[in-house]
Parts: sequence; C-alpha cells; structure tokens
Amino acid sequence: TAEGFHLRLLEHVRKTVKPGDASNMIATIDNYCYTVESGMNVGDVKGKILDDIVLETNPTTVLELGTFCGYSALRIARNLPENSRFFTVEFNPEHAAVAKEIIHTAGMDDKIQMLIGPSQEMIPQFKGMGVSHFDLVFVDHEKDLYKPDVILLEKEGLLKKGSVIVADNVVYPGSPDYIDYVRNNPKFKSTNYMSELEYHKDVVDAIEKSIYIG
Ligand SMILES: O=c1[nH]cnc2c(O)c(F)c(-c3ccc(F)cc3)cc12
Ligand SMILES: [Mg+2]
Repeated sequence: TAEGFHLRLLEHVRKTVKPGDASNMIATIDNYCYTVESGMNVGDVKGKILDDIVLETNPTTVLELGTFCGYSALRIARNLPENSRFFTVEFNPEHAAVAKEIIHTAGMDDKIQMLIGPSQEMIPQFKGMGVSHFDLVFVDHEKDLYKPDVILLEKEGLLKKGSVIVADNVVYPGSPDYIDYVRNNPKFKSTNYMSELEYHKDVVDAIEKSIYIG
C-alpha cells in the first residue's frame, strides 16, 4: 500500500545512494518509483518542467508547500543561485523526518530550510522571519489547500509583481477550484504545461504556472 511508502523509500536510499550528491539522490528515488513502487513525488517528467521554470525565474526566495520525501526540494535547491533562501513546509511529521534525512544525505542541508506544520499556520510567520516576498512558490500539497494558501500568500503580502506560482497535479488528482481561481483572476497570468502523472506514462496530469501581476 502507499501507506509506509516513505519508510520503504528511506530504507532503499540508505542502502543504495551515494552521499553528498543531490542528482544521484533524485535519480535513485526515480528509479525506485519506476521499478519498485511509485510515490507521490513530482517525478522526472514534470520535474523537468519545474526545473525549466526555476531556471527561467532564477528566484532568490522560494517556498514549497508539500515536502513529502524531499524529492522536489532537491530538484529546486539544485537550481537555485548561491545567495537564495528556500523554505519547504510539510505538515506530516513522519514525512518530514524522512525528507530531513534524504536532504541531509544529499548534502543540501544548508540550502533548504524545512518547517513542520500546517501551511495555513506557517505562511503568516514568514514576514517575521525576514522574508519580504517569494519569487517562486511550488504548490504540491493537499489539493484543497491550493486556493486558500495562494489567497493567504497574497493577503500576507508575500507575493510581488512577477512572483511565480507553480502548481502540481492540476489535472490529476486535480484542483478545480484553484484552476478556476487563478485563470479568472486578473492579478494572475497563467500557463498550462500538459504532462503525465509521475511514473505513469498513460495518465494525463499538468503543471500550471501563474505569474502574479498584482
Ligand atoms: O496528495 C498529493 N500531494 C501532492 N502531490 C500529489 C501527487 O503528485 C499525486 F500524484 C497524488 C496522487 C497520485 C495517484 C493517485 F491515485 C492519487 C493521488 C497525490 C498527491
Ligand atoms: Mg504532486
């Protein structure tokens, strides 16, 4: 069952990975998900779209909502400039513990700051942590929280003209209220990147990029 995926993945990682190498960790996780069992990581196909958007944006302050095992945190951190700040929020403590070890083993501790708790409680704390705004936000947590959390980010003044919101799973499992919100909101300019569900070539999914124009 998907229950316990994170623990089985961690066991596999401990036995096979080359420490201090984020790309090797990413490849190891993808290989496990293709050959043993798939987990809800963004994966290599949608991950490439995410990589391209991060490289195009060249963000200095980044937020991820939904760390899970740390896979996308590594993909993002790998493409950030030296002086950037990257925060990832995970509400499930068991997932966070696995992500912490995976990020540490990959040698990316100093690039990624993980916060454990509900996104609705974490988001209001960023101003107090010296964050003026986020240049890029990767939304990949509970689909019902996509819309309320983006609304909260704007309310907290954490979005600035040009801030980029990247949302996973906008087709499968889907987040219809979020898609309706960003596409019909004059404050955002959205682009859809059709792709496939992680580790499932035969299932359609997509990434939505929404630029905040304020
Ligand atoms: O809960 C999620 N949070 C973040 N990302 C997800 C995801 O990428 C999924 F594919 C899925 C998913 C994959 C296969 C299914 F049959 C159902 C959900 C779930 C999540
Ligand atoms: Mg996802």
